[in-house]
Amino acid sequence: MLLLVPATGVDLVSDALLELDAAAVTVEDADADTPDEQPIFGEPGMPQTQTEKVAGWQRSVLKALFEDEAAAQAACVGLLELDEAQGVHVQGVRPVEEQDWVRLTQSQFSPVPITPTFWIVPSWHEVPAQAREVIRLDPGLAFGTGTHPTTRMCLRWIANQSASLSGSWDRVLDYGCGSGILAIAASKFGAGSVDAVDIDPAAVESSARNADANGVQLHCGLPEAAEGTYPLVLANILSAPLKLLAPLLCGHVTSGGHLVLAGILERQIEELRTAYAPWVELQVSDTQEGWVLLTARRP
Ligand SMILES: C[S@@+](CC[C@H](N)C(=O)[O-])C[C@H]1O[C@@H](n2cnc3c(N)ncnc32)[C@H](O)[C@@H]1O
Repeated sequence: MLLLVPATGVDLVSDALLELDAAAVTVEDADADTPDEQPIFGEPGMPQTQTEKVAGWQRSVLKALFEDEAAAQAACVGLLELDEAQGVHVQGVRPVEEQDWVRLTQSQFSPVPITPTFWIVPSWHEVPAQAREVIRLDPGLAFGTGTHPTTRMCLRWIANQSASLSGSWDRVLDYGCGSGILAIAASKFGAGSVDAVDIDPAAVESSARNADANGVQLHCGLPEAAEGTYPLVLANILSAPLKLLAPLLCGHVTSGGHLVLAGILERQIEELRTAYAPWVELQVSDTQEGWVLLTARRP
């Protein structure tokens, strides 16, 4: 069912549709791709005039999905009897083509090359012939499928440094492990014992599951599980938490050890350098799509 709804009614009408047995409701800008398109979510470059959270666009299109056409028609009648339906214009009820949703979702995730021979490969994909080192990972609840530039830069750093350094990686800490992808990579590239920690229990679980699926052993836990010092500390979080975590993360790096930080935009380099200056001198090791990889050795 397609409905045109004023911004003030988006939340109420969406809730009413779900009450009327809609399986899903999506909201789109009725004026998308026209000169009247309205940015409302603080996209980059947009002046921050709109600080209040808004539920929809001035003219929002709601698409509500129902089991079948009869259910959609009944919901339509039910909706129009409600006070919430004031200002709502029903544009029509149309059948949705049957799709193989699993296949469609899977087709959106392809193997990701990190180096010519190191690949992140979803479990339903064949391993590319040129891949010598592979991490098997499916998109799930936790962040870190290898598709984000910050993750890719960390992975590339691990792969490139492993030839000369992995002998010294007897302990590695992945702080903010998400799916565990960096910890798994460190382990595959020769690290001894790897601690993978995260504030999100779902990430801890996901890391443990992904480690099993990749035949590596990780010690997964909440942040307090990180203990002592490590010759390699990896943290792909975001600039603000990374600044707060500076004393803690630097305290975990062995003297002469490496610190690798990601989740930082180019314009945030200087603030990060300043925050870490009491312990280490951060250098830009890599850049990708506006993101930077900052690394340092602890004196
Ligand atoms: C951007 S994801 C990175 C995941 C993965 N390491 C990667 O490189 O793809 C950041 C992760 O850090 C975790 N995180 C955020 N703040 C944290 C904190 N203060 N301490 C520990 N983990 C944190 C989040 O829960 C999230 O799983």
